[in-house]
Amino acid sequence: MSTPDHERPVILSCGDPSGIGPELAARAWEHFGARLPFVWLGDPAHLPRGTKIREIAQPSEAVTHSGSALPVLPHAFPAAARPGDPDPENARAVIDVIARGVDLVMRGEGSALTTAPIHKKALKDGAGFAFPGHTEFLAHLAGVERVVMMLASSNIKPPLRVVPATIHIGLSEVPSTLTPQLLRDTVRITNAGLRADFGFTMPRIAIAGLNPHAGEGGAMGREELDWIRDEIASLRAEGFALSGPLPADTLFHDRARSRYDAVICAYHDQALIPIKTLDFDGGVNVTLGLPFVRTSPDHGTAYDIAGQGRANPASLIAALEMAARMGAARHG
Ligand SMILES: NC(=O)C1=CN([C@@H]2O[C@H](COP(=O)(O)OP(=O)(O)OC[C@H]3O[C@@H](n4cnc5c(N)ncnc54)[C@H](O)[C@@H]3O)[C@@H](O)[C@H]2O)C=CC1
Ligand SMILES: NCC(=O)COP(=O)(O)O
Repeated sequence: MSTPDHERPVILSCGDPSGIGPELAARAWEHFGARLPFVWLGDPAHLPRGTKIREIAQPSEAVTHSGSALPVLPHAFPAAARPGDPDPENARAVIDVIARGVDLVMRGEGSALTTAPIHKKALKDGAGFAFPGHTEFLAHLAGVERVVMMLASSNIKPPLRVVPATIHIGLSEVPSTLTPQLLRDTVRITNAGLRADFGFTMPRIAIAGLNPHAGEGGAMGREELDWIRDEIASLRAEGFALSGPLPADTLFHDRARSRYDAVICAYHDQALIPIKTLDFDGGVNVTLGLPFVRTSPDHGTAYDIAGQGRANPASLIAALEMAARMGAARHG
C-alpha cells in the first residue's frame, strides 16, 4: 500500500444501514487501524454493538484516533437499522450522507470517497431517489455530464478492469442506448482515468462486441458492421490503443486478459459477470471522470446475511486501499 494522505482521510459513506455496510466498516477498521485512516459517515447507533468508535467533528481528526477506534462523523438517522429490512424513513438520510461525503471530498477535507452499498429500490421507494445508482448521482452532485463505471480486480493475474458502457438499464434498451457518442465518451474517459489514476501511459483498451461472436460478419446482429467497427477505427486514428470489436465470450480468460488493460463492454452483465466470477472478494468499483476519487466494493447490500457477522470485508478493504492510493496520488 502506498502512504495514505494522513491529513485527508478517506471518507466512507454508511450506505444502507439495513445492509452489510455498517458491519463491514467495523471489520475494515479492525483490519487497518492507524495504517489507513478513514472516517465513517453515518449514525453511530447503526454500527454493530461493541464497535469501538470515536466521534469526531472533522475528518482531519481521524489520524489521531484511528489507531484506537473507528473515527465516526455522526449523521443522525430517524430510525433504527433492522438488518435485511430497510426502513423507508431512513432513505432520505442515506442519500444525504452520500451528498455530505461528496461535499467533504470536494472541499478537500477527505482524500477520496468510498461508498458502502445502497439499495436502489429502497431509496426510490423511500425517498424518490431519481438515479440508477451512486455513479449517476455522484456525477449529478459534481456537475459532470458523463462518467464511467469501472470495476477493477485486486487478486487475479493478469488483472481485469471492466467498463460497462451502458449500466443499469433493461437489456432491450441496450442497442439504442449504446450510440457512437456514448462509445466515444466512454473510450475517452476510460483512457484518461487509466492514465491519471492507474499509471498507464498508453492504455490498451479492448472493446467487446454487442452481439454473439461480435456479430459474426452480420450473421448474428449488425451493430458491429454498421457502426462499432468504424467508430473504433476512427478513435484509433486519433491515437487511442484500441482493439475490437471482439467476441465477449473469449475476452476474459487469462491469456486474453494479458492483451489489454481494460475492456469496454456493451452492457452491465457482459462486464460484471466475469469480474464477479473471477474476483468477487477483490473487485472494486471506481467511478472515472469525477473531480474526486470514488471507489466502492463490487457487491451490494446483501440483505440475506446482514447483521449476522458473515459478510466478507475483503472487497470494502480493497476499495478503501484503492481509494487511499488514488487519493494520495491526486493530492500529493
Ligand atoms: N455500490 C452499490 O451501492 C451496489 C449496490 N447494489 C445493490 O444491492 C442490492 C442487492 O443486490 P444483489 O443483486 O442482491 O447483490 P448483493 O451483492 O447484495 O448479493 C448477492 C449475493 O452475494 C452475497 N454477498 C454480497 N456481498 C457479500 C459479502 N461481502 N460477503 C459475503 N457474501 C456477500 C449475498 O449474501 C448474496 O447472496 C440491490 O439494490 C443492488 O442494486 C449492488 C451492487 C453494488
Ligand atoms: N452493479 C453495480 C452497481 O450496482 C453499483 O452501482 P453504483 O451504485 O456504484 O452506481
